[in-house]
Amino acid sequence: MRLRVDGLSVRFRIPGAVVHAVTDARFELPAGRCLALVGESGCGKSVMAHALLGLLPGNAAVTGHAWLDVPGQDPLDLVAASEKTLARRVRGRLIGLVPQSPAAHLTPVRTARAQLAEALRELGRAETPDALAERAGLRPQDLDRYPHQLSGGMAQRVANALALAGDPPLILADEPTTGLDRPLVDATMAELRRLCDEGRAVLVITHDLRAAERVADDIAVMYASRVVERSEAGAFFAGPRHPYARGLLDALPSRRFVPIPGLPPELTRLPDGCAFRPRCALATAACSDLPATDAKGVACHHA
Ligand SMILES: Nc1ncnc2c1ncn2[C@@H]1O[C@H](COP(=O)(O)OP(=O)(O)OP(=O)(O)O)[C@@H](O)[C@H]1O
Repeated sequence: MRLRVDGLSVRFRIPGAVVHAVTDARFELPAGRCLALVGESGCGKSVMAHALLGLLPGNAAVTGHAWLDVPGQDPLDLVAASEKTLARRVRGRLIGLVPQSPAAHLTPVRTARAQLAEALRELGRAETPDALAERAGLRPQDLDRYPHQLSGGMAQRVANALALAGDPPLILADEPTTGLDRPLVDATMAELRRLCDEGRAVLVITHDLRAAERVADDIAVMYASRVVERSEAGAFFAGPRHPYARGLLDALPSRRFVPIPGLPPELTRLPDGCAFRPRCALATAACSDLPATDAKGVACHHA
């Protein structure tokens, strides 16, 4: 299994303006690897995830390609796929979604077991809820609980179990650590790592670089709708090459704790050229031209 995102763009029409939410995204994610898509709030990470699942609202226009290569099947373009294909073949079966806040995602009036049983039934799977739960690190007795009786960690595992119900080769985790305390963040990342080590491809969307460092093999940094750096995780954390990526790392309390000056641009009014230019200490006249992505995966005139 391999995901190949090729020139993916998403625009939203809103009254009097167009939101450039994702622009010309390109990356690959093979089986057994974890890619963390990082960047500040509002840069387009979640929109990218929803575009892959065909879950964007009606005012969205998606262009480009997102190919899913599944062994023994023709490549499937998630952008061109019909709603019927996405519903029957993709969501839950080829791509499992770990949602942003698992507790809010679970139905409050039904036990965890009932919810897992329903997911398995809908996907036509013979596996029992108990066996599925075990795959997600839950004990059978945990399944008798209602969502409000689950700890944060258990709710996360139930959400993971739901994402795994159809045994999907690609897991998409959209800000899976929002609102969790540090030990739970670490536990969640360890779970995602385990899914990856089982041979699944895992795409984690997060603004938490420490969480990304725990789980990712590869990092893609988004700024103002564009992927501005793609690197292998070890090299990235040792020394990112894009000035924005360096700024993100320098802003961490565990590092220099120096915030990036200024604010990201509005996605309805993106400047020509490099969108990071107004905040970048290295900016020169060259930056009013859009930098191409170089062979090392960095889009910067001064990398
Ligand atoms: N339905 C919509 N109509 C118009 N604009 C939208 C719509 N959905 C999202 N956007 C805009 O797209 C941009 C990207 O949003 P997105 O949620 O992907 O950011 P993000 O990087 O995931 O941030 P966060 O971590 O806060 O979710 C934002 O400017 C957002 O306002």
